[in-house]
Amino acid sequence: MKAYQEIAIVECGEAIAAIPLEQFAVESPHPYQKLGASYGALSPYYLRQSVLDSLKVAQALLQQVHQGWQIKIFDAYRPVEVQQFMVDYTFAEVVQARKLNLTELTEAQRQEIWEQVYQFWAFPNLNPATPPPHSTGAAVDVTLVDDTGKTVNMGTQIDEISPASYPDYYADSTDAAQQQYHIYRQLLNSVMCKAGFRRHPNEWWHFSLGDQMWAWAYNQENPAQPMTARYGRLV
Ligand SMILES: C[C@@H](N)C(=O)N[C@H](C)C(=O)O
Ligand SMILES: [Zn+2]
Repeated sequence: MKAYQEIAIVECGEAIAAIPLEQFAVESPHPYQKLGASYGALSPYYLRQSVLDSLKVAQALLQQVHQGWQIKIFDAYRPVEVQQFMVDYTFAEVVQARKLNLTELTEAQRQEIWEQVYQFWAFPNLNPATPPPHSTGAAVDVTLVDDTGKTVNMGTQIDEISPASYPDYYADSTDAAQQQYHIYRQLLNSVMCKAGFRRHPNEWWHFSLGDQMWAWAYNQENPAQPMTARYGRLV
């Protein structure tokens, strides 16, 4: 169990809303649908109404400092079944990257690889007290697009399982390109935080507002007035 999962959830009942895709840049085709993940009647492009409103605010803030830039949505709503699909996919991907055979892993290798996967992915938990963040409709994975429509290089791909995905990985680099990755990560974090979001400690691209991870991050900053989460699992 992760620390943020101990935060109580007092569901506020706010509806989810379809993201107006024409107002943002969007990763297309959707990265998990492309792999065969099934969303049933919904799609990944839903968020709680206030979370969507705040994402629009973040993009407006971005455009105040960089005219013509956009927030690019990589992923938003994710049913627990898709969370399961993606952790299994990622596990197999790490096994393959290490040139190991899935059926011949030792228990120690299996455990070590799961630990790596769960550094970046939430457990596909059906317990309503500990929902995966994206299953609440309050989490979003995003990056930046510049005024020419080009996706900004942030130093890793979204979902890359490596220390380079940690938000401050390039903070102390003396390499000019890597310093620029850090500046762009800070820019993304700054506009998202000003709009009310908080970032995942291990992922430069994952932000949430109103879920357990958000309340946990908020409480780290404001321990005197602890918050509960207002969004639980959607279905
Ligand atoms: C790995 C990334 N796509 C992600 O969303 N991670 C968070 C922690 C999650 O699985 O909810
Ligand atoms: Zn995420």
